[in-house]
Amino acid sequence: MANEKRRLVVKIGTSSLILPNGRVNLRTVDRLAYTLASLNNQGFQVALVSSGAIGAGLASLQLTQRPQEIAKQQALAAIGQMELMRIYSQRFLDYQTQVAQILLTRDVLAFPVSRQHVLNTFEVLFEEGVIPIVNENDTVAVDELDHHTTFSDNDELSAMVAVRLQADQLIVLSDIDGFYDQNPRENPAAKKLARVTELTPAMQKAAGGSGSNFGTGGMVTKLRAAQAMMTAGKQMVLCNGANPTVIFDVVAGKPVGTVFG
Ligand SMILES: Nc1ncnc2c1ncn2[C@@H]1O[C@H](COP(=O)(O)OP(=O)(O)O)[C@@H](O)[C@H]1O
Ligand SMILES: N[C@@H](CCC(=O)OP(=O)(O)O)C(=O)O
Repeated sequence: MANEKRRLVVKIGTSSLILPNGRVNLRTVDRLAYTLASLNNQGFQVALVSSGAIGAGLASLQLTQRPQEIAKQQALAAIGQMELMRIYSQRFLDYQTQVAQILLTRDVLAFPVSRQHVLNTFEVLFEEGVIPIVNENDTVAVDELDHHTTFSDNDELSAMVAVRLQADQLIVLSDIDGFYDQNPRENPAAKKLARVTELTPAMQKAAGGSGSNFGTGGMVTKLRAAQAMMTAGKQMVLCNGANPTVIFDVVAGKPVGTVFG
């Protein structure tokens, strides 16, 4: 454990935050705020990695299709990130909890000096009982030429943050209740795996892409995140974010979702 308090990183994907009609899922956001604020009150140190900036940007402009052009997606993220933080900030304050925004790129965590500044900031926020809400800094994160600033996805970002913070657990909330032995969108007979201690080639093969309009990495990036946590000797739990109070069960060690590690 990083210190005497239990440290958690929770990641929530766009598919859980944005309704199929393109609007923000306020019920999920509210339950997430309630759950994380409650855990914070109980003495857990919690960081939230939240996707949804582009989705919230689309909702703000009442668009239904994600544009192809990178600059347009970045502009939507710039709009949506503010909207997302405004909603989080309001909801968390309903539960007497302050939040803070941390936007990251891969290079910031790769370079030791900037990484240390980031980690120092997290530590002060935890000491003050504030919940950091992390997203990729989408405006500058473009994977082109020699600028390797981008994460492939927030799943990978959340694992990197969790490893660096020496978090005890990474909880990934998605629109599905766990990892299946086949892509359930393609194979209705697919079976959920309750526990994975080692990623096999068959599992890698079973990991398909995103099933929704708004999600990005699908299961491929979630397995990468799981591998990063297991390599660090830590656990990742993948479960359904439709009702984020499921996190109470995860921290209580009840069998939910898929446990990696
Ligand atoms: N083997 C698998 N087990 C579970 N889900 C899978 C699998 N392969 C592909 N998927 C898809 O991955 C989706 C979750 O990833 P994604 O859409 O990126 O969500 P998020 O926005 O939560 O990151 C699921 O809804 C499902 O369609
Ligand atoms: N940074 C982007 C999210 C990218 C991403 O990884 O999305 P998801 O697959 O829903 O976790 C955004 O906030 O829209």
